[in-house]
Amino acid sequence: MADTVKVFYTNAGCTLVALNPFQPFPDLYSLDVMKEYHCAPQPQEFKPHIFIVAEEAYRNVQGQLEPVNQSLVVSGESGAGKTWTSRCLMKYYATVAASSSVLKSQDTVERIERRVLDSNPIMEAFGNACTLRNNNSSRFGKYIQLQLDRCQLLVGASVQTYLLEKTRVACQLANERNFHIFYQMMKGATDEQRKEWKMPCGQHFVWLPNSEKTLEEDCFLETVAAMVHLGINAERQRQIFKILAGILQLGNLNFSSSTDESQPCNLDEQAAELLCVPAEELQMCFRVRTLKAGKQSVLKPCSQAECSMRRDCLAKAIYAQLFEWLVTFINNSICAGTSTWCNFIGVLDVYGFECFQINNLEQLCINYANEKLQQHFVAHYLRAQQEEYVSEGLEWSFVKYKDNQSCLDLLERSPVGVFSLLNEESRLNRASDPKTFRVRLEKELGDNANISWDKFSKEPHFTVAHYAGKVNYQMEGMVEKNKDPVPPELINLLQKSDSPLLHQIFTDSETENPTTKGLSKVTVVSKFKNSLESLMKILHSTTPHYTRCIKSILACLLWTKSDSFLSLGLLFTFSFICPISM
Ligand SMILES: Nc1ncnc2c1ncn2[C@@H]1O[C@H](COP(=O)(O)OP(=O)(O)OP(=O)(O)O)[C@@H](O)[C@H]1O
Repeated sequence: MADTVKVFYTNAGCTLVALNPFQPFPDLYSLDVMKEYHCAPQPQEFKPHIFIVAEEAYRNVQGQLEPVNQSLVVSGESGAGKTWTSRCLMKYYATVAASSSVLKSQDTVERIERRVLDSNPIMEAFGNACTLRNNNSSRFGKYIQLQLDRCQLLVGASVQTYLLEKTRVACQLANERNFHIFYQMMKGATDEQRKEWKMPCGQHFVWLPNSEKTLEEDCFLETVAAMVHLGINAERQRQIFKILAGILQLGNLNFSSSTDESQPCNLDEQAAELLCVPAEELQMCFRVRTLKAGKQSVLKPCSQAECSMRRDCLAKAIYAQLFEWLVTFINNSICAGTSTWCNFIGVLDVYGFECFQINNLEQLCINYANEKLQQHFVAHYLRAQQEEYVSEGLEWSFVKYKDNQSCLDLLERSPVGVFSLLNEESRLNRASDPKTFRVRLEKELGDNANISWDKFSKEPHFTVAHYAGKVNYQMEGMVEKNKDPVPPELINLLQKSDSPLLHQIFTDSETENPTTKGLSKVTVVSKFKNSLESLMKILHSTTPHYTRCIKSILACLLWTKSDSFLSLGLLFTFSFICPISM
């Protein structure tokens, strides 16, 4: 095995630690290397490598030892290399478990294997964006099940996604960007497409900041080629891109005060045309609110701020539904029939702990997911330790570890936990007030050691003592985010759209889930908690393998100074104890 292997990987207990080298090392992941690991009688004897984890999971399936299904949990902070590692694992299985032809050349990865891999550029184009921490940051979590048949050949896959950061469509932080797909379109469109999408060269879009920056990820042709491979035909592609262009036009809309009649409506028309809805109705939806009073409807003009909020809401709703439609399409294209596959290897790529200057509902959900995964990891780690002691005939004594059950209770307990109280507040038929919510939380949870309040802070907030450290959550806007309301007028309008895709995605979501009629009754935390519970059920039923990605500059320095496993091991232990600071 190449000597460089040890530089980037080491083992720490039952976890593989992967250090992001921030530069390509093709020799480390070539087809020959894959073959070498796959064909080795004892791959564990090689130096640590992600392919050893991949191969071990694969052999577990071949061995049919319970639990036969496997999960590869890839964790780490933003930019640490989770997506890269997940892609690498998928490539490994698409190669060594190829059903089409076996390990002949790079071109052997075709048909279903090719399609499974092609889901990556599409999901990344629509779900990734350039952030301050990573040029290609996944703004959603994903669990990919690679489906294997009786002979352990890859016959399909399915993807489950979690919590897309849809706010990014209408609001990007300074020096960050919108989702890649918008830039890809703007940079890669042909003259004809530009005309159709009303996107002339040099046009400024408010929702496309930092478009002068050129990234490797701006490759439109690659996304289109992947769409073609997955069976998204030219007409569907046209519909998708027109909707996206319509979203960009929405971002350029400005609203003056409702008393001012001289509003520019040219832009409304462009957006309306691209979204295939009548321009006057689109305008009405932004500018007038329908209030129900018994059986009567009262029309109320919206303030300037309300108009902008409704515009943003429309853009976010469209993008989120489009993303969901894409994921369903991808699943239909790559999922094997239930009678075809019997086992799976799942790859979980989720966001790591987040602690920013300002944290809100998104960070609360993400950190809750990490608490759940931590609990799963600790349980697995202790079980593995216990088995090792027993197999060596040693007496098992309880090892002290940081129990995070009390923090989980604080968040998820019903009826008195943070999520339940947040949901209660969200269901009240009145505008949310962060101060009232804060008082309620303190009254109900004041004696819980895992939650606290900074008495000197003027902003309504609460602090949760997570296993990885304390995080301050701002309460301003939290209830509203949890409600995630989409005005019913907007949904009605989209259902009437002449765009077959827009019509379909909004009509389907209504029929599949009647509770979303107009206002979403299922709150964000309830939805997230449910999807996380399903994920945990799957994880509990599989044999887990943990990979922890790290990107610490400190680690790189240590490596260049002392080529020892110990330093990386120590570093991992440190990053495990305080993952936020790494
Ligand atoms: N093993 C590797 N070899 C070469 N480059 C790598 C490797 N791992 C990561 N990188 C580089 O680091 C960048 C960031 O990695 P990646 O996007 O996988 O991070 P992430 O943990 O998924 O971040 P996020 O949570 O923001 O999505 C990649 O775009 C790639 O350039």
